[in-house]
Amino acid sequence: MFVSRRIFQSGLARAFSTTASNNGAKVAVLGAAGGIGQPLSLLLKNNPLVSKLNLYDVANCPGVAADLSHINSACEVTGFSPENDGLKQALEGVEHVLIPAGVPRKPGMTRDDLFDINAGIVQTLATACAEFCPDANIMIISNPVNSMLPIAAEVYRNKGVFNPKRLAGVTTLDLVRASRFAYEKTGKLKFVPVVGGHAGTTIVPLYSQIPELQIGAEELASLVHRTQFGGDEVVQAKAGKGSATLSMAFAGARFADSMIRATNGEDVVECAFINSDVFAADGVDYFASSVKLGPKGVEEILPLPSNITALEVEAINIAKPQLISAANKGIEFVKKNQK
Ligand SMILES: NC(=O)C1=CN([C@@H]2O[C@H](COP(=O)(O)OP(=O)(O)OC[C@H]3O[C@@H](n4cnc5c(N)ncnc54)[C@H](O)[C@@H]3O)[C@@H](O)[C@H]2O)C=CC1
Ligand SMILES: O=C([O-])CC(=O)C(=O)O
Repeated sequence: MFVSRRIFQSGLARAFSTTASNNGAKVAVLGAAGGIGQPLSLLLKNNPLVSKLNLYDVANCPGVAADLSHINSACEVTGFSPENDGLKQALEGVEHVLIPAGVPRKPGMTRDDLFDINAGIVQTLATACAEFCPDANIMIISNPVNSMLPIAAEVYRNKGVFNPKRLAGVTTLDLVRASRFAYEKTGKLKFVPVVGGHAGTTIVPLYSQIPELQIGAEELASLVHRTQFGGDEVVQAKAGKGSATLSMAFAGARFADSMIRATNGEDVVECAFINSDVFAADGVDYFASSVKLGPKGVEEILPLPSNITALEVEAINIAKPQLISAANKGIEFVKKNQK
């Protein structure tokens, strides 16, 4: 009895103790009623730095919003549907937008197999963001991320509001996996940078940055493979019922929290898939690497660590042509489907 009251009181204290909750971050989630959208929205509702949470989905959003709105944290939750200009209303005045809208994989599919459906969804949502919250930080979760971020960038360019600091493809799940898989070997939870992109062999975990990880070449190769194909592991285990949702919600909530803390003036480093000049000389315009986040979004692209291994360099070289072709596919799509 005493214990449960204490827990209840500490929950309330956490929810109402922060003044930041009154003038905290205004966040929208597009695709909020989906497998990722629901737990992601739950985690955001429980983040004391978020004061307003606008949830938008083409289906079932009022129910999700009503459910979350009963949680006793200070954050105000509102649900929006396509009717009555719901997308516009969800976006006006927000500073951060997370986009997990779109179909997930089934066993036997690649992320690129989702392109035909998700490209149109992301184009529509990016168009609305460019119109109604052009200065917000946009975090794209929908797959294939390697093409979806270039689609959003192209939409913003066409609208004349492109700012590469404000658009990011969310690759945090790759970092979360790499960190967890390394922990299984070392017993230490570390930040493992993951560069390249977010599909198969475009995912390049830099395990060289974890000195505690003392393993042989074969074990390292299998660790890298597991990180690159972690998504497939979940898709197969779910056997037709979708892809990673809970770990993705965790990762998306972490990336959003990092972005919000950076907006509030903290120095935060994450990895993200962005419009980047790191390998522009090789024709790669979109590349994930470590970035410093700040009040203006992705404020600085950090150089690759100087001590990465020859195997990691080779893996990056394998990723490059795939990244070019995924980005071109997105850009071509927008050219053909101008709105
Ligand atoms: N970046 C990453 O690391 C990861 C990305 N994903 C991707 O995230 C996406 C979503 O996955 P799940 O949540 O599992 O799928 P889901 O099917 O459970 O949910 C998707 C939601 O999007 C909504 N939606 C569809 N069209 C929409 C539109 N035009 N506007 C607003 N909402 C719309 C649907 O109604 C649904 O509620 C997939 O493309 C998946 O591949 C999944 C895991 C990791
Ligand atoms: O594998 C998928 O389709 C979903 C995803 O991006 C991931 O889990 O990394």
